[in-house]
Amino acid sequence: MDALEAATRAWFASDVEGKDGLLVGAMPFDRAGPVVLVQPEQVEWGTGGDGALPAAAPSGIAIGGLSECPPASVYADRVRHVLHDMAASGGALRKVVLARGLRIEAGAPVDPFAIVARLAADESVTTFLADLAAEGAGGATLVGATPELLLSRRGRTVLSHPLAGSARRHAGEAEDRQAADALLRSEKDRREHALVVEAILDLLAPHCARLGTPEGTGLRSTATMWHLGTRIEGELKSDDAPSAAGLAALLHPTPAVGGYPRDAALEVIRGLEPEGRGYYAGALGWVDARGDGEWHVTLRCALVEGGSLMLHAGAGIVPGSDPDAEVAETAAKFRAMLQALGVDERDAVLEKVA
Ligand SMILES: C=C(O[C@H]1C=CC=C(C(=O)O)[C@@H]1O)C(=O)O
Repeated sequence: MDALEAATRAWFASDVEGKDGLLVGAMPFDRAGPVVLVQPEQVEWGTGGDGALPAAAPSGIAIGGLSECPPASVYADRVRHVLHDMAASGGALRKVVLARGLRIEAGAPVDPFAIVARLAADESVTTFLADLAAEGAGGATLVGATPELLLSRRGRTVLSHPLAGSARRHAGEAEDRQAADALLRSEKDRREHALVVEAILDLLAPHCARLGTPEGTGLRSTATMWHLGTRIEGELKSDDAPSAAGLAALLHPTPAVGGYPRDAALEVIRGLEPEGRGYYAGALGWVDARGDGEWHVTLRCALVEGGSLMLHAGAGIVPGSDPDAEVAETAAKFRAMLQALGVDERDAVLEKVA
């Protein structure tokens, strides 16, 4: 049994007061890293539009410094390195997701609640804010808005909605539509996407009486990006199947953030990203005593520590990927957070990276 599943089951089996409620948690990208699990004092169900978040957010932060970690040219070199590894593997290594960071120093402490309020303006994404200090995982807050559902379980029904394959959105309608159509037709992006769907189907299949992708692969949009997405629906064989947390831990990291085959890709990532990912490209969600729950992939997020913010974005590399296009794709994925920070798109700071 996975450690997250074991920890949550032990907690619900214990004598703790309020154990009939739910646990919320965050898994880092690295499975060996510390999982944060918290019993919330209060749970309110609703959507961002229900007024749960402050309606008014500040107009933007002053940026004192901005550094790419690593610089775009180094990231492009890493992409070339991966393409070389793939060729040398004779086709065995099929996908590696490479990420890069963007460090922003604001002149003053930044309020994560204000960021999440701005992110919530995009109703196509799930916003989150996690206090990582809770279990001694550092005095920082992870805040973001993810478009990707890793796993939800309600009773015996399971859902996953993996995304992979991306294009930047455009202000002009015709150009935006063109970008979406090109993504839908792109053989490289479909290949990159199919590996994620196959991996999730393979891992869920032993637990499911029924499993499929009834709608096939289609387009999924956020305010700033187009993605290829596939809704996966399944019916668990029994009530004793792993909980939502256990199934999320089983799937994580999918090839949407790791690669394929998983272990080989993770080894390449460890070698090429010595700076680590922390809770970016991990998973965040909740689970209750029945095993129901919902876990999302922690994308389009920033780690906020006082006035210092660390953003991450990644892109799937497959044979045929173009290093400069992957740099541009990761830059485009920073836009959601940069806009939430109030950095105007015409701002020179944003132009430099996105
Ligand atoms: C790894 C990220 O995105 C994933 C989700 C959607 C599309 C992706 C892609 O096209 O590479 C990534 O798999 C990220 O946003 O940092």
